[in-house]
Amino acid sequence: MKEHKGAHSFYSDHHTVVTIGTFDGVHVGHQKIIERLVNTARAGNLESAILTFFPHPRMVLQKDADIKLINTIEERKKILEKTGVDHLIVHPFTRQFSRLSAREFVRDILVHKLKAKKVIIGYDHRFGRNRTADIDDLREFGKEYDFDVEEISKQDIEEVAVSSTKIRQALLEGRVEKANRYLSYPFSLAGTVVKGKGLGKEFSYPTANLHIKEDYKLIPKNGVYVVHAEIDGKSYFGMMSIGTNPTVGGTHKTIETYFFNLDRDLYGQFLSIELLTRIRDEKKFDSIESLKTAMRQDEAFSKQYIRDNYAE
Ligand SMILES: Cc1cc2nc3c(=O)[nH]c(=O)nc-3n(C[C@H](O)[C@H](O)[C@H](O)COP(=O)(O)O)c2cc1C
Ligand SMILES: Nc1ncnc2c1ncn2[C@@H]1O[C@H](COP(=O)(O)OP(=O)(O)O)[C@@H](O)[C@H]1O
Repeated sequence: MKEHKGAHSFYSDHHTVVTIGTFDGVHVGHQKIIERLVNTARAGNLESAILTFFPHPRMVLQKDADIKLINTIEERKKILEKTGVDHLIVHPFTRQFSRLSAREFVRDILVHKLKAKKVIIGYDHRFGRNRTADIDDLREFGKEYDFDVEEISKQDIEEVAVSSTKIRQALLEGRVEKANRYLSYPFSLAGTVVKGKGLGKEFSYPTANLHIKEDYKLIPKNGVYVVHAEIDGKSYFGMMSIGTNPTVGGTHKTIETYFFNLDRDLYGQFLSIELLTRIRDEKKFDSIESLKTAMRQDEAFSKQYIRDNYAE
């Protein structure tokens, strides 16, 4: 997969088949579209291209919308990389770009820059300034500029019954297993390990505190989760606490993980941690002792869950 920083830096000798979208999550519905894109390209001797936008249009046009995303842009790229698509164009979505008319977008970007011979698009896709153009307009442009439009029907989309919105909602409710089914891969949180309050070791549960640099990344509901990560090429399970640590008088949200069978300094390491299931809500305990007891129960629950689901 070749990555292009915007339509203007795209160049290929070949004609392309293009699909357009933000693809947050790259969930099973997105994957179906991309599969169709890749197969169409092979059958028609075209190159496949995904035109995606960053920042998310809603981050630019409704600054107050404060939208949180399932994937950071880096995560989105990594997942798309595995789909076998030839080109990924991450076009900067700016106010200026949003003011392009439908015709300018089609003519200057799809036709002249991307050399599209085919565009695969959802039945309800709208584009151009104020989202005024729809798929019928795109078909008309296709006649004029010599490209085909392939529609992904309402039925095709509803059959999958998955949407980025539903996945975001599930994560905000802590239902990671549901989200993971829709995604077809485990939702993850990635960042660098930073210093915490230094209490974990006293608890006999040292926890790696994750700092996520992307403020637009969606953080699931506060609580305790069974997790998994690859650390230096080895697989580790653990338990993660997302919350404000009310028992020890915490004030801000932290994301902390205790890994089983690991005893190593992780400060400064970049970790991508997969969330597998939710154990419980975060609680304010009346003593450190009761918190410790709860954490021992979390550990027992996690280990049972791992045995049941990941035994070799
Ligand atoms: C599995 C697990 C569950 C936790 N559950 C809670 C909880 O329910 N309530 C709470 O106040 N803190 C909870 N904590 C957070 C501890 O208070 C925290 O690990 C401790 O304050 C150490 O903080 P430090 O890493 O900043 O030193 C949990 C931590 C872990 C690893
Ligand atoms: N099994 C483990 N799981 C998580 N972190 C561990 C583990 N073993 C050692 N560590 C190290 O201990 C650190 C956490 O210790 P802790 O006492 O909780 O301090 P702090 O909260 O100040 O970071 C982690 O950042 C990591 O470097």
